[in-house]
Order: sequence, then structure tokens, then C-alpha cells
Amino acid sequence: MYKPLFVTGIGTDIGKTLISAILVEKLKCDYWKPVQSGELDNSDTIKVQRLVSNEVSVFHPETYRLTQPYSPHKSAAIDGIGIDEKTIIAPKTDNRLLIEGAGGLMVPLNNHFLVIDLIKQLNAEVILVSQNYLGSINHTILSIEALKQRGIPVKGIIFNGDENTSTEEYITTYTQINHLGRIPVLTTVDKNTIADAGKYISL
Ligand SMILES: Nc1ncnc2c1ncn2[C@@H]1O[C@H](COP(=O)(O)OP(=O)(O)OP(=O)(O)O)[C@@H](O)[C@H]1O
Ligand SMILES: C[C@H](N)[C@H](N)CCCCCC(=O)O
Ligand SMILES: [Mg+2]
Repeated sequence: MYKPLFVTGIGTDIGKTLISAILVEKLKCDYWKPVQSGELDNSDTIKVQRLVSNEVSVFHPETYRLTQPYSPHKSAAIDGIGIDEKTIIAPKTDNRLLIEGAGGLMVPLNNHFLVIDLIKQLNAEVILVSQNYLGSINHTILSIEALKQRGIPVKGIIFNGDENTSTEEYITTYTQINHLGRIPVLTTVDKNTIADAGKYISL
């Protein structure tokens, strides 16, 4: 059986949800966002569900639905709860499971447990979403180093947005991690463009 795919990013707002939607549609896999911070009426699960056309993918409920749009450890504290990592258990499914993280790898779920620890706990392999901006080489290589240090398998990097061949080549050559493709800036984000964008990813 496949390991779950964990979509993380070099930061927050980098395009994890958009790329998760493209992958869920391409692979017809299930989707699960274990921790949602804020935007509960327009959660990442709702966004992906709206962008996916196939009828095979199952959308599993979040384990933690936090009302405030902050780092999960802080959102949980405001809601008067603590996130207990032992309660975050992957849903049972016969289909492949794609998991979307919150923010980047070193985002805290509580005072001792980070998103990167959750990836390890769930025995997942990583797809890292990167974006080309000045400073992104540093953020991308640091993310890969942290994953390597913990022995977490990395399926590859997907670049999101404008192309920068020099940056992309440097990162993939230095890290020796697969370049799985690049999603251009989509002028319209809807079911059609999400289904079509699967062509940009080799997986
Ligand atoms: N390639 C793209 N073309 C057009 N719009 C994009 C693209 N990538 C991301 N966006 C838009 O940028 C915004 C942020 O993207 P997204 O929600 O996927 O980020 P995220 O990494 O999932 O954020 P979070 O950390 O909150 O989960 C969204 O409005 C999304 O639709
Ligand atoms: C609320 C937001 N959209 C994300 N889901 C959470 C981002 C946490 C980032 C924390 C940090 O790295 O400082
Ligand atoms: Mg998201």
C-alpha cells in the first residue's frame, strides 16, 4: 500500500491547498486536513471539495477545527483546548490519502510537537510546495534539510507560480530532490483549470 502523501510548504499561503486540489483530482485520492486554524466556514477542506470534480475522492473531517486563524498552538489556546498529537490518527480508507499540513514544517501544534513531527507520526511521504521569491532558496533548502535530518521521505518539490529556472535548478541540484513540476499563476481557479493543471505535475 502507498504511504500517505503529506503536502507541506516552505511557508503559509504558498499554495498548498490549490496544489492539493490539483493532486486530489489527478490521483483521485482522498483528502484530509487534520488541523484547520480559522476560516471554518471556508476551510481548506471546503475549498478543495469545491475544486475537485471526480466522485471517488472522500473528504475526511478535520481532527481539530480551531476558530482563530493563527498558528495552531495559539488558536487552540484561544479556544481553551490543547492539541493532543495522540488523537491525530489517519482516517481509514482503501484509497490513497493526501494530507494537508498547516503552514510550514516547523509550525507548532502544541508546546512540544510540530507539523514535521506529525508527518513522521503519520508515516507519510512529503510533497513540498515552493514558490519563487527572493529568499525562497533559503526557505526551500532549509525545509529539505529538516526533512532529511529526520529521515522523512520526500517525493519531490512542486513549484507554484512564476518560473525561475536558475532558482529551481539550484535547489534540485543541491538537494537532489525531484522536481515534480510547476503550476503557473492561474487566471481563473475553478474545477476546469484545476483538472487541467494536473498536466503540469509528473507523478
Ligand atoms: N498558481 C496559482 N494561481 C492562482 N492563484 C493561486 C495559485 N497558487 C495559490 N493561489 C491563491 O493564493 C492563495 C493562497 O493559496 P493556498 O490557500 O493554496 O495557500 P496555503 O499554502 O494552502 O495556505 P495555508 O497555510 O493557509 O493553508 C489562494 O487564494 C489561492 O487560490
Ligand atoms: C492560519 C493560517 N492560514 C495557517 N493555516 C497557519 C499558519 C501558521 C504559521 C505559523 C508560523 O510559521 O509562524
Ligand atoms: Mg491551505
